[in-house]
Amino acid sequence: MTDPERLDLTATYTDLYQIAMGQVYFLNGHHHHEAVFDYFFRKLPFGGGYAIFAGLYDLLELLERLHFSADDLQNLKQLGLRDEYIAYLKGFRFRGSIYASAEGDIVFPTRPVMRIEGTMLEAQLIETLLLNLVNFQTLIATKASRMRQVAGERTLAEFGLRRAQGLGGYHATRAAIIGGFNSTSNVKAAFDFGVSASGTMAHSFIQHHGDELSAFRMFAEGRPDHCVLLVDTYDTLLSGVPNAITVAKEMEQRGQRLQGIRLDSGDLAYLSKRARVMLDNAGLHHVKIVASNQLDEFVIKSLLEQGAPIDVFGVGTSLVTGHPDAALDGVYKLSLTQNKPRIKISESLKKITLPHKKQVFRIYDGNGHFAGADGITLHDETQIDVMHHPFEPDKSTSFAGLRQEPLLHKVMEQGKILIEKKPLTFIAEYSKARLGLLPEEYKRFQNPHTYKIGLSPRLKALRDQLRSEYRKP
Ligand SMILES: Nc1ncnc2c1ncn2[C@@H]1O[C@H](COP(=O)(O)OP(=O)(O)OP(=O)(O)O)[C@@H](O)[C@H]1O
Ligand SMILES: O=P(O)(O)OC[C@H]1O[C@H](OP(=O)(O)OP(=O)(O)O)[C@H](O)[C@@H]1O
Ligand SMILES: O=C(O)c1cccnc1
Repeated sequence: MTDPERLDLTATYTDLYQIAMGQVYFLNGHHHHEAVFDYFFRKLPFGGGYAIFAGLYDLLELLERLHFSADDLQNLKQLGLRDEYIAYLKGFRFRGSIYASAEGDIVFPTRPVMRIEGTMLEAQLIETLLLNLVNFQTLIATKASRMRQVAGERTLAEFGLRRAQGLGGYHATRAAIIGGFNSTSNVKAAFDFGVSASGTMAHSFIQHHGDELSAFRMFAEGRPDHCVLLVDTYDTLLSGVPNAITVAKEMEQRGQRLQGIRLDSGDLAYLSKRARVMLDNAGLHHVKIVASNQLDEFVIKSLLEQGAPIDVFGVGTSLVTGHPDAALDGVYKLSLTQNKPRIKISESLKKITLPHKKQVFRIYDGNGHFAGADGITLHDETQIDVMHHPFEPDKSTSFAGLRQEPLLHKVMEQGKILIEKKPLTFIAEYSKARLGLLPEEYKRFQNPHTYKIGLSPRLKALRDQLRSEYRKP
């Protein structure tokens, strides 16, 4: 939600355990303790080679005005919370700082995508909201970007609201645009996000008339400037396309143009080729072919490889549900408090967290492209010359002389947004440009190259030292 007025979330949009821990911090005077958390994920979705970071500005806008409403405070009493804590929460505001990667940038597992600094209480109370917004939008923007990879310059229209996980459909639209979709059927999202609304017609419109030709005529008369006729209700090639051609010719007589036809079933490669020939033979070269019906990146790729002359792909279910990945596994982990770097130990080295305030540097190759490595450092390091593998102690890589770019920038300070609100189309363009710098081998669907993530020697030494301190003898 880019404008928080439109989604009046308050600070109870969280898990109870955050509020419960908050009470205990408060009662012990620990709520003011300094806290630093990292947001990162461990596994790339869809078996892909990258993810697209999305949801940041929505988060910042909600954080800027986050508070407990009078109703919230009343309801909290029912949870058996202490009166003095509830009284304290009345004045709760997030006054922390956030350092983040740019929204739309490509991001990778293990490395912090955001660093949150605040008091223990405020940083804890925002965890669930942050994860809820950013995990979902990052998942969907990544899925959308995969479809953009295969669709080339063809139009991608998001049709998913009816299949989305409830109101998540609204944020799915936002993420889809960041990932490279051109338009949405979701009218509210289109208005709110300043993107194109697009749409055709449903089978019910043709069924309502019984006779397909009459239905097409009526639609063409009622909405001549945006007329896309759905041609598969009865028989695509024997009825739908011929009727659409008849109506297109009638429109021409009136000085109007049929915009397109939509195929929504059957063999979309075969039908689009046949329909294109029929339209072209009638001189209707300008009439576009829209295709829909359970599309995803693999079907779109296959259709284009088969030479299907489809101009617009309408995608719903697989996009807005992030099929087949139900969620991005992004987590929020404490890395410093009370002036001490913190670590979470695990049996698996992969699950040990990285302590202290950190920065991330992206390495460029000699041609100005991404070299395929992000190095994690302590926050006061200004570059990374040697990077250690995070989990394999003997592996390291040297970057001497290569250009490096710090990725985490301060986007919020004392609870106030520091960055300008950019149009979604701008974020989408930025995302496209960043993906353009990523070599192709990281973008392929099958066994993509693994982008390297590593630790600076100082960070590795600190992690290993803390790990040995906490390890059982
Ligand atoms: N030429 C093609 N190559 C690859 N996949 C295709 C092709 N044509 C259609 N598809 C995809 O195959 C699936 C076809 O599903 P299905 O057979 O259930 O659709 P259908 O023929 O429209 O049936 P229904 O009328 O029940 O919707 C869809 O995901 C569709 O996008
Ligand atoms: O397949 P998806 O990727 O989810 O794309 C959206 C689908 O939703 C519509 O079907 P629906 O049967 O709901 O309505 P309709 O009568 O307009 O076809 C549309 O025709 C697509 O087939
Ligand atoms: O406009 C369309 O054709 C459309 C919109 C939503 C879902 N399916 C199709």
